[in-house]
Amino acid sequence: MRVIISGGGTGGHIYPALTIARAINEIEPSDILFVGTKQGLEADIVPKEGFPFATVDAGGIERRLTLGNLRALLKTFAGLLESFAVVRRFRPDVVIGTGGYVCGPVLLAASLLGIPAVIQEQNVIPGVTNRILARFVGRIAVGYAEAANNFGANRDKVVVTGNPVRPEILTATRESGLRDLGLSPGKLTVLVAGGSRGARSINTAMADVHARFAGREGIQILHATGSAEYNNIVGLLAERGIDVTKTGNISIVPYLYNMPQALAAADLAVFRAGAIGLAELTARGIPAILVPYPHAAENHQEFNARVLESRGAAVVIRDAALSGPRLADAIDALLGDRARLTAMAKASGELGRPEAAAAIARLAIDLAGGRPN
Ligand SMILES: CC(=O)N[C@H]1[C@@H](OP(=O)(O)OP(=O)(O)OC[C@H]2O[C@@H](n3ccc(=O)[nH]c3=O)[C@H](O)[C@@H]2O)O[C@H](CO)[C@@H](O)[C@@H]1O
Repeated sequence: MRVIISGGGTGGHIYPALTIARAINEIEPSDILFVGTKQGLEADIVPKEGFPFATVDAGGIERRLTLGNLRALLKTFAGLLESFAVVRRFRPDVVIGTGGYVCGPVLLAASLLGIPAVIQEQNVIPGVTNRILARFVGRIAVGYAEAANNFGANRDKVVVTGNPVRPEILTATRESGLRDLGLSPGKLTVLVAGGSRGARSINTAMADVHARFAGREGIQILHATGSAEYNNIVGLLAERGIDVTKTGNISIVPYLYNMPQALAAADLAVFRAGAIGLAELTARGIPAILVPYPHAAENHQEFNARVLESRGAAVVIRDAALSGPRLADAIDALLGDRARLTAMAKASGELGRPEAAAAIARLAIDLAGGRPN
């Protein structure tokens, strides 16, 4: 089978694309071409992952008429012409889009050429590109059942698959996680991480949390700050007289390259509410305190987080209401209530869709099979 996959901008669109590509190859070894932009993070990540990579132009279009918007429109039109050329040359059996501006021209060109297309929407509130593409594509694979109604007249195309998570997230064991991260087996582990770039408000609040839990028996904290934030937070702690290396139960790192191991070791997570992070938490059944990023488009992280909260899998603290003492109290309360933690873990696991990547891959393969010659 020949497949074009397109997705770009943030990791939250690129990683699902890579996971779906691998799931397709597992079911049916295929020729897969990834299409992104030159400027996006995908230009760095995708070739490293070993997939052939082509680029087209794309820009973010707003509804207002501004000079910047006019430029973006022209770029996207140029991208559409480039996409026609890429699609004609590669002759895919199916095209898959995982969000980000670049999907616009690529999936539109494919659809206009009569090639079956699938979009994958990770969030409860769909992104602008996916909302526009919805009317052109054959299927819409959503991470949350709650997203279906947000596709209006195209909701009959929606299939609830869940969001794709990397296979390592599912296979890592608690023992290997604790060992790899140098953590103790006899303690409850709290994993703290923002999205792929960290979260300043969580980091700032964590200074109080570290101060409260430093040296506390039976508890250990693993905190990923985001690369740009690491020095700030270590400085903040030093000002308060906390030397993390001496606490014996706190580990602070700029970024977790071994997130699958960290999740496997975690008994409680403090996270933002990016859709892939949440899919990973629920795939492993990890109770969470979620602080949605308030500036995400249309506040979509809060909608993602409220789904977990409404099922009893997470506690939500709005960013505006976050403070050090509030976060420390929330962590203290949950760690002190094993029954609640167990119930939350169960609720989280029930929301998990470990088979999502395979389900999306099968959806795309089926759609390709149904293509008229
Ligand atoms: C600010 C913003 O708009 N963010 C969006 C972006 O999130 P973003 O790109 O941050 O992606 P997610 O939160 O969904 O996923 C983060 C990914 O980074 C990994 N990770 C993170 C920290 C770390 O130290 N190590 C590590 O490996 C996580 O395991 C996860 O796989 O795309 C998501 C999917 O469309 C959206 O739901 C988010 O709202």
